[in-house]
Amino acid sequence: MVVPSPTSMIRTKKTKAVGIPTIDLSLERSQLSELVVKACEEYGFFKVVNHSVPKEVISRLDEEGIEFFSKNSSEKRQAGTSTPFGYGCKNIGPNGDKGELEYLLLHSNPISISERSKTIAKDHPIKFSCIVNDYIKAVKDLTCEILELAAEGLWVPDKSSLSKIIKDEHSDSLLRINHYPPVKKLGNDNWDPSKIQNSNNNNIGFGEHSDPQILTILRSNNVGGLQISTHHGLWIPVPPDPSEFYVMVGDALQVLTNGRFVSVRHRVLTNTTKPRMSMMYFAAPPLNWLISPLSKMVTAHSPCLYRPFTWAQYKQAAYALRLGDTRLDQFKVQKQEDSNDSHSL
Ligand SMILES: C=C1C[C@]23C[C@@]1(O)CC[C@H]2[C@@]12CC[C@H](O)[C@@](C)(C(=O)O1)[C@H]2[C@@H]3C(=O)O
Ligand SMILES: O=C(O)CCC(=O)C(=O)O
Ligand SMILES: [Fe+2]
Repeated sequence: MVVPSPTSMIRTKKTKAVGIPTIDLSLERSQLSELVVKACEEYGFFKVVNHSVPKEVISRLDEEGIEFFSKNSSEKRQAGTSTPFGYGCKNIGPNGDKGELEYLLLHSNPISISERSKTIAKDHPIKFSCIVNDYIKAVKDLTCEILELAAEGLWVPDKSSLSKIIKDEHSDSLLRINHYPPVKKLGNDNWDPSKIQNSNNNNIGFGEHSDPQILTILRSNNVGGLQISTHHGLWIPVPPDPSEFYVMVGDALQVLTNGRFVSVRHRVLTNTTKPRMSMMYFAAPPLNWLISPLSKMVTAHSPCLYRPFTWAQYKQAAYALRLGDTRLDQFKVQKQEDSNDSHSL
């Protein structure tokens, strides 16, 4: 059943309760597929419990993250600056976006992981790459299970039409570990004019955005800060749960479902006392994969909303824009009236 978790229930002005759906993966399959579709349609976001990712696989990556981020900054910089893979601090992407965080960004390809491990975990590179590979394998299986349930719930004839994109050996999936140190709020006795200019941003750990990929599988330590935006533009805080996963619909899945699922906008606010650590698996197609709505999702009532593009083209568009920009607009099919207008000019 999709159960809005009580801790995440908040009320709007009309006192309608909104809560984050929680899906118990031990439920019966036909029920599960309906729940996945409903949650993806309503929020583009849900929590999964009773998943198959072993506890040790999670705790080992946690320990590596804690060990890495506790190093001093010159040691961390030796891991290699993120261009885009490696260690990054405060800079998000190439276009001047800033956040109150540091992170490790890795490609999911085992060869790339093995190369990066030599600088990230100099004294135990093989152990580090095994831990990262094990985590990626387990969350990739979870992603594929969710995508197969989604395809079933959408009555797509080939149940693997979404999961096979991720299973492809050239998939461009990524792993990111974010670390948000506590940020003290400015008091009157701590007046810093240079900070006043950015006073609106003071508590933004990671600015509002949607993820470009198909699906994001997120978990964090016990420190909150993540918020998702509802279709009505309301921000809902996501209660942290170190042993479970949150699932986010990304832009590519919005296109594959012809807009039936909408990618979730989200952001992270910093905590004033405790550090947040989160790890995200971004499930993506191979670079040359042509992304267009699944044929089952295009009907006379739901005409095709997006023109086909490769994942490489989409990434290029994403990296040319700012974090919070809506990147899908440039891939929308022009409406008939719009194209008539342009002819008459
Ligand atoms: C500003 C940017 C950072 C980002 C690439 C982008 O140009 C726009 C999307 C951003 C995002 C969000 C989800 C993931 O964290 C990420 C790795 C991704 O694939 O797209 C980041 C990119 C990044 O930090 O490099
Ligand atoms: O750190 C988090 O909880 C979310 C970060 C995020 O949205 C991202 O890295 O794309
Ligand atoms: Fe994100």
